[in-house]
Amino acid sequence: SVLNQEKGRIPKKEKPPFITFVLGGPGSGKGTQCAKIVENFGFTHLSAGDLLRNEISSNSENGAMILDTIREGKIVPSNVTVKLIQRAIESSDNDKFLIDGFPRTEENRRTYERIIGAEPNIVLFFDCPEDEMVKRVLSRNQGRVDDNKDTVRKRLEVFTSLNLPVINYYSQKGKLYKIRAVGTEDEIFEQVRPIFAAVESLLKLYDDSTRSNKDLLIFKVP
Ligand SMILES: Nc1ncnc2c1ncn2[C@@H]1O[C@H](COP(=O)(O)OP(=O)(O)OP(=O)(O)O)[C@@H](O)[C@H]1O
Ligand SMILES: Nc1ccn([C@H]2C[C@H](O)[C@@H](COP(=O)(O)O)O2)c(=O)n1
Ligand SMILES: [Mg+2]
Repeated sequence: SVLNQEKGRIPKKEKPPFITFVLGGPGSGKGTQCAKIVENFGFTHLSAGDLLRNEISSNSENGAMILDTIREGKIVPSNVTVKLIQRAIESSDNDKFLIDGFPRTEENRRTYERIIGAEPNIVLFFDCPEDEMVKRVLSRNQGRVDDNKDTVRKRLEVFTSLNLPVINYYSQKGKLYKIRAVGTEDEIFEQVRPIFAAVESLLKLYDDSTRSNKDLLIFKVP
């Protein structure tokens, strides 16, 4: 805005958004913890799975293909998912996002980098034992077509073979925050809270800055 320019600050839309990827196996608690981050830290939550399910319920041209893919526990073509994420980011007034359940594969990750032209600032990984994830998914009761024994088994295989390499990639880049996702929802959030408290301080510093220096947003473990 003019006011910001007068103070020598950067207008909001010219700043790159702060992007957090939220990863973890099926039922590890990504959506549950994202809701708490939204409530406590004002992020916008974009669940890749929810964006895809919206395409099914709005009868979009890709709806039938997405439904078949989700039923089989497989991964929807990356360009479809990335475009949904891009549209959601661009239509939001917020500048800090949780992208939940993405990237699921190395191909997802590369397609995001190619289309969006950026990497995430940080990546959360909810690390949960398989038997606990299965128990949570099978008692979720939200009418999801993929919350059944057969599809959960396939989703777990896809997680191990395709998502773990992505998690390792971000670990090697020093961007990964691993959360031990066992215990109550509140106990788990107490591991998440300090990460976002530190992010909040960093973003405040950046907001107050007159520089458009992206390096300020290279977040390091406090
Ligand atoms: N710490 C917890 N202890 C017990 N149950 C939990 C915990 N966290 C979440 N749940 C429950 O487990 C189920 C799965 O949680 P959630 O939907 O947040 O997982 P998710 O990682 O988003 O799964 P998906 O990848 O399948 O979307 C939900 O019914 C949720 O209420
Ligand atoms: N990047 C993504 C995210 C999700 N999907 C599909 C396949 C998943 O099994 C399903 C449900 O996702 P969830 O709500 O569990 O995060 O959606 C995908 O293809 N690509
Ligand atoms: Mg979820």
